[in-house]
Formats: sequence, structure tokens, C-alpha cells
Amino acid sequence: MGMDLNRYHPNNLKRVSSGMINVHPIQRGGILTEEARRVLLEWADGYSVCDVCLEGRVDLVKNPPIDEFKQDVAEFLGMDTARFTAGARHAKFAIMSAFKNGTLVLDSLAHYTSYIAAELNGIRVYEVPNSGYPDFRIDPEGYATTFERVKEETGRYPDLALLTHVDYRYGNLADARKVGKICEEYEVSLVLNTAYTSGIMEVDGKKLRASFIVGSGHKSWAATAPIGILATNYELADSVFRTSKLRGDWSGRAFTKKELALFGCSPVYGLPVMTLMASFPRVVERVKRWDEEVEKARWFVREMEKIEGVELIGERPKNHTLMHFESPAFHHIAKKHRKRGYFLYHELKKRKVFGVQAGMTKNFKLNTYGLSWEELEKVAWAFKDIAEKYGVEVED
Ligand SMILES: Cc1ncc(COP(=O)(O)O)c(C=O)c1O
Repeated sequence: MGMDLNRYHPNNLKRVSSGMINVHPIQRGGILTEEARRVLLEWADGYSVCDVCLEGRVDLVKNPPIDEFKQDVAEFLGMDTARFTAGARHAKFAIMSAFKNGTLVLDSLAHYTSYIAAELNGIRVYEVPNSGYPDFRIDPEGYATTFERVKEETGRYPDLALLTHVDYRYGNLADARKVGKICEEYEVSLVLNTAYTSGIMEVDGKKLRASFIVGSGHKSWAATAPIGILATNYELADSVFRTSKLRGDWSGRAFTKKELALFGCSPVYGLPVMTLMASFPRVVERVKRWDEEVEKARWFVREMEKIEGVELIGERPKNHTLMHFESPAFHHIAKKHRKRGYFLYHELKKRKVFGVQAGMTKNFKLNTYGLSWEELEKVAWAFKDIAEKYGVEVED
């Protein structure tokens, strides 16, 4: 046998980021709380939450209290009810499966998973443009204009709208309230993709007039992957969480409780849902401290921009901890460096900072969410120290 099974030995399964400050753009909000770490072993076995499943559906399990938990999560998001999905992407797919072959208007900064969910459901996509370089802002009025464009082309307003609350490229915070108002005026249901917001900042679907809130447990709710959240109101719950109508023609079996878009039973059975639950009390508290996170992010941007040839792109001032820098200074160094574009990654690693994508120097993204002031200072120092090492000017 050619397999080297030793490579799977636990001693060989160490994370490359171990022991470093991890500023990976998608990871900061998914770091487990102490409480979540405490349930890891108890609930680590495969279908652990199914010990006492009386209804054949994870979301109805009473012990552990998943049934109550889904309602608490819905309340926390200002919605009526919720389900747990295999990530934000599955939540979007589930919603769009109720709008098959329809039309969707979404922001032009939407994540690829929004487009894929639409494509898989035969939905035609129309984009709301953004303002372009260097801010890339989404103007809420663009939704009204695009709704009109859809009407001109198809004779009807769209079936659905989607707004990426904070986008993955620039970390811009969209004006969800204004978009929600426009959607309400046009009677178009709004999906608010809060993959980068709910769980770290307050999101109230009722106030924002969202029909659906999509969240990502592993991105922003301190949970183990994969887990997403799909919250909605009672009016729409029946269509999105519609149940099976099929009957086997030989067996005569029916599956009337099984929700189609959740594959019959939620696809998250063990650790993902239990870590989400164990972290929840802390998540409910932490969203109230969002202002401090923004303050830290803005401080960090100021420090980074002291390096000549490093500049934030996306909205200013920042309203989120995910940020994107343009860095001709580092790109210039990379051109002459033995390690080429990988030099920044290696230099950061030497300074115990991880998460800037290997090979990136022209521009890069990082996320400061949840870093202490001390950690933040270390990260800023690391970038400045690298710049100075290669003769780049750094302001005091
Ligand atoms: C804006 C946005 N939405 C959705 C996703 C996908 O989330 P999930 O992994 O929970 O499906 C991402 C992942 O980066 C994202 O950036």
C-alpha cells in the first residue's frame, strides 16, 4: 500500500497557525469561547445530539434544548423562528429553493455562495452596482433602480432581494435599514446575509425589515464549522421550511415532518450546534461591545497607514473589523525578494502573526475582531518592523 497513514497521526495534525496571533479574515469571529471548548469532548461523537430524538428532526430535540435554542436565536435576531443549516451558503440555498426559477436582485459585492445558490435554483440574478475604486460602496437607491430595471425586462418586480450586510472583500457595512425600507415599499422579500455581522454586532431583522436573516456560526458566532443560521418570520416560514409531500409508491411511506430544504433533518447534528449553543450567552453579551471593536479597527488602520505605501481601501472610516489594504510598498519589496510574494507571509510568521494570505503583497486582507489592545499593537508593530527592515518609511 502506498498510503502514508502516519501523516494522519495526531502528533502530525497540528495547525500551522498554532501559537500565533491569527488575523485571518474569515476566522476571528469563529474562535470558540471557553464555554464552547468545555463541551467539545462531551458532544464530539457523530450524532451526539440525537440521543433523545422523538420527532425525527434535530431542531425539535428537547434534550439538549435545541428546540428552545432555535427560538432564542430567532428572538436574538428579531425574527420569529430559525433553523440551523450547513453554513450561510446552505441557508441561502434553502431560501432560494422557495423562489425557484424566479428573479433576484443582489449587491455586486455579494459572496459567490449567493450566486451559486441562485444558479442552483434556476434564479436569474440582477446586480446592484457599487461605487467602484476606492470605496466600493453600495448605494441603497441602487436597489430601487435595479427593481425598475427588472420590471422593464421581465414585466414584474423581482421575487427576492439580497443584501450582503458586510462584504467579504472590503468589509464595508451596507445600509441595511435603507435597503430594507426600499424592499418593503416594493413588496420584495429581503434576504440579509449577516455572515460577517450577526454574532459579533447587533442585528435586528424586524427593525431592518428583513424577511430572512442568514448567519454563519463558524464565521461570527464562535462555533465549530459547519453551521449556519436561517431566521425568518412566521409568514414565510411555511414556504421555506415546507415539508415533504412524497409517498413511496411501493412502500407507501411518507415523510410529512421532514423539511425539504433542510434535507429532512438539519444537517448539523453534533459539535457545530452544541458549540453554537454553548457560546450563545457570550455572543449575546459580546455584540453589545461592538463599538470598541470598531474603535480598535480604526486605530489599527491609522497605525498601518503610517507605513508609506500602505493604504486602506473600502469605506472610510471603517465600520467593521475586516479590512483590505493596498500595499505597493510591500509589492515593491516582493519584486526583489528571494521569496517573492511570499516574503510578507514569512516575515509575519517570524513575528508570530498569521492570517495574511501567503503570496499576497500588492494588497491583503485581515480581521482584527476580538484582538486585545496588546495583540493589536503587536500586529501593527510586526507590519511596521517588516517595512522598516526593507527601508520603507514609517511615521512615528
Ligand atoms: C459574505 C459571505 N457570505 C457567506 C459566506 C459563506 O459562509 P458559510 O461558510 O457559512 O457558508 C462567506 C464566506 O466567506 C462570506 O464572506
